[in-house]
Amino acid sequence: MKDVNLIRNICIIAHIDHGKTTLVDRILELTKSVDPRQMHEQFLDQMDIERERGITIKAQPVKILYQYKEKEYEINIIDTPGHVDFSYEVSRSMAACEGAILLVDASQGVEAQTVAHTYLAIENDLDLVAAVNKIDLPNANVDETCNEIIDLIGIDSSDILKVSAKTGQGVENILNAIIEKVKPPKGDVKKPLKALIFDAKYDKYRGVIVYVRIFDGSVKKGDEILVMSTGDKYEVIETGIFTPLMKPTEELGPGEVGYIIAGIKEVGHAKVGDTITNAAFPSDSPLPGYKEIKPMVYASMFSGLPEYYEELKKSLEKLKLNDWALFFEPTHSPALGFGFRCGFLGLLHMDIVRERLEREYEIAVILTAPNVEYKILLSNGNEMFVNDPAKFPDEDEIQKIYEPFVKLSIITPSDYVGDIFTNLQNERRANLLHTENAGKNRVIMYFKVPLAEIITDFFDRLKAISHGYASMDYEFLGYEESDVVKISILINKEPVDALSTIVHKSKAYIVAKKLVDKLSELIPRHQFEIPIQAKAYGRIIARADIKALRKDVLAKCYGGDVTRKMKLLEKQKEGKKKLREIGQVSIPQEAFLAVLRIDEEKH
Ligand SMILES: Nc1nc2c(ncn2[C@@H]2O[C@H](COP(=O)(O)OP(=O)(O)OP(=O)(O)O)[C@@H](O)[C@H]2O)c(=O)[nH]1
Repeated sequence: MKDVNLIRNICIIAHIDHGKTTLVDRILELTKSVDPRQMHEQFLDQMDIERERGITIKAQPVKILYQYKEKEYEINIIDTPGHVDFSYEVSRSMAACEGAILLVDASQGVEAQTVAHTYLAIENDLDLVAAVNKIDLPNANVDETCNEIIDLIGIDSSDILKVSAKTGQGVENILNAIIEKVKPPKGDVKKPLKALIFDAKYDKYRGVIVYVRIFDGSVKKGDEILVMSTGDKYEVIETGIFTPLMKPTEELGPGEVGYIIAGIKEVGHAKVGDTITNAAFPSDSPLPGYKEIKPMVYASMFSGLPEYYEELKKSLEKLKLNDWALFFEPTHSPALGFGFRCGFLGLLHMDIVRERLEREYEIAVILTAPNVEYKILLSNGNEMFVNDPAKFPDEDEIQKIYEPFVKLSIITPSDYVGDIFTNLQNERRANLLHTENAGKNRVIMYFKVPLAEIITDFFDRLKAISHGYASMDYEFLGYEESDVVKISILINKEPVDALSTIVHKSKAYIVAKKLVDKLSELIPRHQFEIPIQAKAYGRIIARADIKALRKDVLAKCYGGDVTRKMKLLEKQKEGKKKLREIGQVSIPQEAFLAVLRIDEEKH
């Protein structure tokens, strides 16, 4: 078994696009860890979508061997995702390490997420190796970036490495610093097995491959293991390491990072953050920090046509094997037919699921407007959680409504502070908590804001306001009482659940008016006049009428503004034309997407 003093386990803290994957590529080359013929750019980003979007979604570890002062060290690098939706995975990757490389793009500076993750690393007692990347760029602002790092972690400027992951300049210094500055892991091979699950991947042929960091004890083929949060037991079929390709080993011991295959059927049975121990000699306590992760954003997904329902269901089931955070359950909407109510970690996660469905399973879906989960105190004293506007109880049954709040942090050049403040404070019910300087001419602003206000278009707005310079991160704070109200839509006096939406009181009238107007444009004329009404507070708050049909206008009724989302449905063409009959009114599916667009236009 490897001497723990010759092991270093590290992760990389970097904002999206700051060059983490490129750095790992260079390290693999430098240490000749990958056969040059197999080496291709962004070796670690294995999923197609990751490569195309250039973002890391799944953490992929790699073990390299490095000669330093006549000793051979084993360095395990855990490549972590940088996006806010996947923060929990980042925090678990950190728990598997003793050190972290803090990598900052010299042309961008320290971003909000980097700050959040750096503090997380400090909390986890990780030793930091700070590096400024992309020093080869003409617009690299190396000194400025160094100052921002000094502000962040208070280290000496001489301790900040300057590298170019692209050209390889300075990369060796990073490896040396890892050996010198990061402490080796501790662990006792005689103690019962304690292995932290920091990721899991589903493989068609082999079932779930669990990525682990061993803290105490050891694990080998034939051992019976126990997943501590569920109590489930499995027999180990194989253990191994990442080279980065998977390579079987006899066993895994203290300090090591590797994988276990044990006939686990889906990733949900071996969740990130959980502890694996030996079934015969179990550890008495799991590793700290495990928490059940709950989705933050919900939306319904429909296939458009009933024929595609089964296919959608099967595809979601397959996706779930590999995406432990994806939640879904069957739902039915009189308007859109059978579908699924889905829960996601955030909007990016939602987008990735949609895209994977389209790309890997070739199934286009209609997604309804995303919303958060509300907590409702009923008049009878009971409490319930509701994430589907259609399932909101009647107003007279509600005593109080609570909605989730987050602490939002934004790093921005000081020029945009005013506009960001105005947008958040005036339009999104946010409260500025405080501001701090984050280097020269840059400010970090902290807000308390309802999650619902930032899940639709906020990120895009922030980018627009700041010309792409501001970055954000958020953490969940808790539920607070709130004045939100459900707007129900009645078409020809019939309520249409799929069109209902939850909004804050201050926007109820505006949104209601926009909704009825939009629907009156999208729904074709009929032989009779159709009233479209928006109802809230037990009364009608907005109304528009569709006039009865004159003979010559039918032809114009379909077309409409075909959105990007509808274009994606090209494959299911028939579905596009299909109209739903509700209270004798035929409603095109486009109309159901109107809610989504109104939501985007709220601000
Ligand atoms: N000029 C220059 N470009 C770099 C350097 N390092 C990375 N890049 C480029 O920056 C872009 C982003 O790099 P990635 O390595 O994909 O970034 P990442 O941090 O892994 O991004 P995520 O996986 O999304 O977190 C790519 O186009 C790289 O070629 C560098 O040192 N110099």
